[in-house]
Amino acid sequence: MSNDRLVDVAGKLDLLKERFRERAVTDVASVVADLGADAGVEPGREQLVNAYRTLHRLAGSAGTFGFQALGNEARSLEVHLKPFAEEQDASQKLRASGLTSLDPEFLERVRGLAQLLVPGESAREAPEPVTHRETVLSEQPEIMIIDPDLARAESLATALSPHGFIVHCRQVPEPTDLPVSAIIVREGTLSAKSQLAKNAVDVAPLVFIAPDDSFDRRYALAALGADGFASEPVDVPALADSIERLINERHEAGAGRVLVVDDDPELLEHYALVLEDSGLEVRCVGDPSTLLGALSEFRPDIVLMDVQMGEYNGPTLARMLRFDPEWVGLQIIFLSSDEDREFQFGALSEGGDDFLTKPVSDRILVQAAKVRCYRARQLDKLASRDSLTGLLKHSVALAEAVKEHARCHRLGEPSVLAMLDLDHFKQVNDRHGHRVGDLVIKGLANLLRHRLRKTDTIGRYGGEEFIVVLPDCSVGNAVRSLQEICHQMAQIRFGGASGEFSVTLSVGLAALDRYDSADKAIEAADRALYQRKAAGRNGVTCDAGHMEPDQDSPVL
Ligand SMILES: Nc1nc2c(ncn2[C@@H]2O[C@H](COP(=O)(O)OP(=O)(O)OP(=O)(O)O)[C@@H](O)[C@H]2O)c(=O)[nH]1
Repeated sequence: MSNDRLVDVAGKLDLLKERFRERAVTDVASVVADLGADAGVEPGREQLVNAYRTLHRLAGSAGTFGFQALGNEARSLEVHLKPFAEEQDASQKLRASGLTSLDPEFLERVRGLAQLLVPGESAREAPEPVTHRETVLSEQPEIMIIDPDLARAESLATALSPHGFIVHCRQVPEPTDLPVSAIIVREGTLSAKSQLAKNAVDVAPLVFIAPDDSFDRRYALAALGADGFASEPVDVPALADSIERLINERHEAGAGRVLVVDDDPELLEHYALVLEDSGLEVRCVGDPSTLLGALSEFRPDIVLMDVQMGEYNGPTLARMLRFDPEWVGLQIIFLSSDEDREFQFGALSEGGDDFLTKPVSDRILVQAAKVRCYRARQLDKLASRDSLTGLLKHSVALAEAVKEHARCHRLGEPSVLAMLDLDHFKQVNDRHGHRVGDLVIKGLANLLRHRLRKTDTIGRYGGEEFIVVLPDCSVGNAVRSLQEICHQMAQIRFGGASGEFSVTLSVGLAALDRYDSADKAIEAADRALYQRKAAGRNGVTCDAGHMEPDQDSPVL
């Protein structure tokens, strides 16, 4: 993270802390007044409830801004006051109880709150330092090979690049500004992963190449901090697939969309700053009545929700959200200063998933949010992604095609749909076995992910058939991109039972915006694919009926 950015975030957090302190001065004064601590006046029910609520809020927020002592004392006073605040005839109970709680000592402690408006030494527990050089999921990830034998490194780089990686080779670990997404290291080049820390590439996953595949070797490399492993002779497609998986995992572990619902403006802003600074996307909702709109618009992975928000109650809001099937699976985590287990179980049974007890330190907040976002994304992936390739499942890809068809028609933009099919794939399975066949399918999936834009839809349509939707793209550009992909696919060398082999790809393509429905465009692309197969495979064919005279020829 740059120094400027650090200073910026720290400066904003300091401003928020000052705003909190100013409000806390008023809050403490109002508690003193409500409880008649200065005037010696016996409080009525309304005053007791007000004082209880203010103490509850201070207990839940003061620690977050570094006023731990104030938060702890507010919590302790709040607990004393709770039975009276909850009683309907509170003031009578107070009288009947002989003022056991609001005795002079209690009131002295209430007056003493003002002295605690001094921040503690460790004002905030910082989250784990986040490097903003974190793994970049670019369309073409950059990886680095560190190998004292440069010729060997370059030969591996040549074999890996058709998989869609940009590969850099170095003989020794050295500082770099490259956005490296993964590092391949020859065993013996490093004695510990920490050696890379100096070189600003420490966050990238590390894959070691070792001379053999023994248990001891694997164990020793795991102890060095390896994230992945490959042994000689290197199975390049398997290595490419394992790098791909590590990059995706790393990317997903730090990503997520968090909706925070809290009616305390300083707390809300503080949470947002801390979470955003850790790389998460955040949307704040200060007024719970706007929650449904914010959910539909932002579509978060998780919701962090305060329990008491004026007239609104978090658990009831959670129950209300579950009315809608769309939000049934949404993770809702309550932020509450109430540590009472009974209360927490009750709130969870209303529709929440978990509790974070306030005050939440910045580090816990970030960790809790990231872990839960990761889980939520994994679950979502299970439902929508094909397990072999990680691409969209048939039905989800179709739904995306239908959506894009509506969009490009509405806006009058060009858009392309393509069907892709591996050539003679049955022979691959028959000659080299299903496991190798699977690697070929994964190889094509990874290549598509790297070579197409993030906004493109890529789905596994059937066994070795894929569907691709390219929004805002002319037929000519689509042909060029897909031809390049066919070319790269043919260059990938797979290791088979009887030596290395390569597999080619056929593509049929149709202009999505020229058809009445996505289904018709799919039929047209399928027809074009059939023509491509008949014309010799390995290349791209456009649906002839929709070529413009000056466009590329229909069969390529
Ligand atoms: N390894 C593996 N094979 C699969 C998978 N899904 C489908 N297949 C195989 O893909 C092959 C498809 O073969 P065909 O439809 O005859 O087509 P082809 O051999 O590719 O021939 P053309 O399409 O005409 O070039 C079949 O052998 C299927 O068993 C999968 O997930 N993994």
